[in-house]
Amino acid sequence: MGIGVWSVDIIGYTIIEGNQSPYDYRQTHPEVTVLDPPDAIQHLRNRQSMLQAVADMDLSASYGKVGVPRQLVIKRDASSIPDAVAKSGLTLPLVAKPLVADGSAKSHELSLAYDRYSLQKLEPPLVLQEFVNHGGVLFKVYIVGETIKVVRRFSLPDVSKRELSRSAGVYRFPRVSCAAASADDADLDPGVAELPPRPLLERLAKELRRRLGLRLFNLDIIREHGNRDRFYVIDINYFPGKC
Ligand SMILES: Nc1ncnc2c1ncn2[C@@H]1O[C@H](COP(=O)(O)OP(=O)(O)OP(=O)(O)O)[C@@H](O)[C@H]1O
Ligand SMILES: [Mg+2]
Repeated sequence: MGIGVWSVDIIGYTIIEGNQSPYDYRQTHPEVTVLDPPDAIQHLRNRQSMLQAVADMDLSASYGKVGVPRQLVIKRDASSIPDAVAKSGLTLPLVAKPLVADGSAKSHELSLAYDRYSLQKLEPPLVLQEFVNHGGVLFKVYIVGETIKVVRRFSLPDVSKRELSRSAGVYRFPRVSCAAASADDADLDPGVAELPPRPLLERLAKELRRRLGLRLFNLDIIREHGNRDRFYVIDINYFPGKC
């Protein structure tokens, strides 16, 4: 990978993080080569639209199946959340994520809710996502054009049925991925540590490049604990992430 790719990527990242209009930036810096269209990058700032491409794809092959956790968007009115959750049939616990993910610390403050009433304490707009047990390890997949690199990171631990039945409330957690250590050299259960099959990642990356119209991005993918072939994409970021 040439240095050029990285420098252009960092410029793209600055556009997104800096609250500056990408269009203004293009006008004032005609010398800059824009590798990925600003509109497509913007698409990843909204946690609902960022996962839509994966949901539409419904990727299922002999080596595995990739989806997104079931989720519900709450635009306003926190008091409506308990009913909305009951109607949707989402299963607790739920991860609550600010709808907009713009790189600010606040937009990456997530909460884990053990009961639906406590969710009223949170501030919409939010995405409520089913928590998928995944053995406490996630895979970060970096996509640079045709190249794919995968690393393991420690993640949130599983929530047992017993723990769920005994717990209530919402627990806020800071930007997990920033604090998460690499799990690449850890002594892990092989069923948890096994990387997603290469052909699956290649197909996913190829389809996402086409559907998102992007060449530089990374995604967080988890394997449902105890289900070797079942994967969920939980997050897609424009590349590179801060963490
Ligand atoms: N649906 C889910 N099921 C299980 N764990 C989840 C789920 N969603 C998020 N997590 C956990 O929370 C962490 C942060 O979630 P996510 O990546 O969506 O948030 P983020 O603020 O965009 O993070 P990042 O710092 O990667 O940009 C994940 O790394 C994972 O540990
Ligand atoms: Mg993430």
